[in-house]
Amino acid sequence: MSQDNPIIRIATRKSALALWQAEFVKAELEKHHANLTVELVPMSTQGDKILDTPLAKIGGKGLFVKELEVAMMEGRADIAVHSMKDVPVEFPDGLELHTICEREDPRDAFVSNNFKSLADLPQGAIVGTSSLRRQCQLKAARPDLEIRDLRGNVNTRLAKLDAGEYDAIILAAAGLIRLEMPERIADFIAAEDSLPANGQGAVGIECRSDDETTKTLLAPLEHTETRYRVLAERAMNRKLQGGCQVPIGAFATVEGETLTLRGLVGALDGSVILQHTLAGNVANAEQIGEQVADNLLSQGADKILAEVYGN
Ligand SMILES: NCc1[nH]cc(CCC(=O)O)c1CC(=O)O
Repeated sequence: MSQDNPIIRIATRKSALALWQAEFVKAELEKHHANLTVELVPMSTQGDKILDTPLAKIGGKGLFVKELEVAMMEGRADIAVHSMKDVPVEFPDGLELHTICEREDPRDAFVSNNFKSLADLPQGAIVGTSSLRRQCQLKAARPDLEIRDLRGNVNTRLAKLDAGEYDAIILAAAGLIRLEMPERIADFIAAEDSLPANGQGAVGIECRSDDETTKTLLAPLEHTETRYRVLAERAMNRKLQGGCQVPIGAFATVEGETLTLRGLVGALDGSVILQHTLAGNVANAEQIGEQVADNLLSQGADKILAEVYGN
């Protein structure tokens, strides 16, 4: 890579959301560096190919990132842009998560053509989500609801709702906002009612650990407050050994120097919801995450998670 005419190649999935995120990072990089060329290298991942099986059943962490990481290690790409929610807690040797960009709205969104909010749903209504985290919280609040699996990218999920397969579906607000469909959000679900997933709404950038040139170029995209929040949330998940398909919520906020992390582990049928909230200095973000995890484990989170993984 020549210093005068640097180029950054972005490995990206081909879904509308992944492409939006890659285009966003490309535009930010070009805004900060006048001579920089940024190219997209679109590719399919295992997670994109296996669409007919509930993700919890096929398991395997990082179904959506492996191909992107191989491309970076083989030098066919320099960075990968991820929804932090989908990024495994550990990184392969030689790669690291270098940059965390400013977070979009982290809340879950209630999406429906006929109903205004969760509270507005009639008894026994059918709600689409494949997220175990959303499922357990929905069942805890409304045991009468029937939760049905809903896979595919954002547009596929909306098409299934429009076809009448569900009374409502739950999606991340961030995805709908980024894809310029905010009018699809009938209601933003408060974090207290549906605790978001770790990293939800945040975009992260992975690169080779030894690629100092790229790291320097990425520096202006870093957002410190988002980093602290995501560090705390991911530390909690790591301690619970949670992948991305688990009934675990982790959501941090920052007020001045104080970070507050709320964690949740739930049984799939909503019969048990364990929660813990802890505040501390932002500098201790990861310790706060681990302490919340320890508390949840002491309440019995390990038993709930073992049951989920065993299924
Ligand atoms: N699991 C898929 C996924 N990964 C990231 C988002 C949304 C955007 C984000 O959280 O950054 C979504 C869709 C959804 O959960 O509705």
